[in-house]
Amino acid sequence: MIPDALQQLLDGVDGQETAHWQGRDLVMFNAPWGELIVSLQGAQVLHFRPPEDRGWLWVTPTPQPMPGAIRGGVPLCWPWFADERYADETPDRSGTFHGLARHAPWQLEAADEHADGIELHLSPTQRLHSQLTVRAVIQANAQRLAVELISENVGDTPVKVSGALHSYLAVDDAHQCRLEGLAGARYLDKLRDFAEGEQQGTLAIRGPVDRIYHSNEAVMLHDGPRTLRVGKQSSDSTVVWHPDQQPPADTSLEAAKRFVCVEAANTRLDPVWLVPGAQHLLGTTLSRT
Ligand SMILES: O=P(O)(O)OC[C@H]1O[C@@H](O)[C@H](O)[C@@H](O)[C@@H]1O
Repeated sequence: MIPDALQQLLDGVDGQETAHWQGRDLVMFNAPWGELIVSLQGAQVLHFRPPEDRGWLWVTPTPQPMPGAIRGGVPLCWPWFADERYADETPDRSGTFHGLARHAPWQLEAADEHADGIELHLSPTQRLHSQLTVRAVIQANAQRLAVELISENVGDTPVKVSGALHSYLAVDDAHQCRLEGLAGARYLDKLRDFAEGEQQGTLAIRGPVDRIYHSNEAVMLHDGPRTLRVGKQSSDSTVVWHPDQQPPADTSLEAAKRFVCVEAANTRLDPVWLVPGAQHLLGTTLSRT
């Protein structure tokens, strides 16, 4: 579910086009395999809709201005998740929440479109870290959307990294949703000062949720008759976030009912130590069941 103005821009696209929206440069695709919008601020997928379905991702109708990040789609949180500033190079570790990548300008390096879908390769226009490089690969076809974030240590000392693919999944009503796949997983509850808990059965969204689950399993998001599978790669943390009655300033109460975040992540539970020359691929794959 995306803002009307964004949908109108997309409706005028046949094939691939660039556009400008809310101060951001976008790459848009309207093709037989589906609709896809990527913002070059943060290499952020804002929209994906396969044929004969509705959009899988949600974007706030009232985004904050640049250089703030757009709330919605799949923001790339890198090289740290939340306030886990392991790779923060500022002297007082005052770097921005969720890292540098989602605010930064990125460039499209390659777009390989074929009859069944597309593969996009993006990188930041400038290095974001003295020792780390990062690139993103986005694949979309009529069955799935995959986002990969690939970090490499090009320096000469080990660097500790965390991050997240912070997917905002569009739903009819968050309070009607059930998340399956987390039963038995231990979690840290950020709303209770990181108190530990263990998930019993499915997770229903009945109020605010902000949890880091120690799990590498896929999550099935049941939203009425629809189910979206959130698969992941090289991620032992799954973050589930829904703000309920206290949405952030860039989102109305009404709009906040329409998303649930299920994030493939590396967090304090499973930070990644990258030794010189090593690479790490954090991935998520969304698909219908
Ligand atoms: O408002 P932001 O910076 O995009 O973060 C949104 C949420 O992102 C989640 O990943 C965090 O667990 C939450 O604590 C946070 O509130």
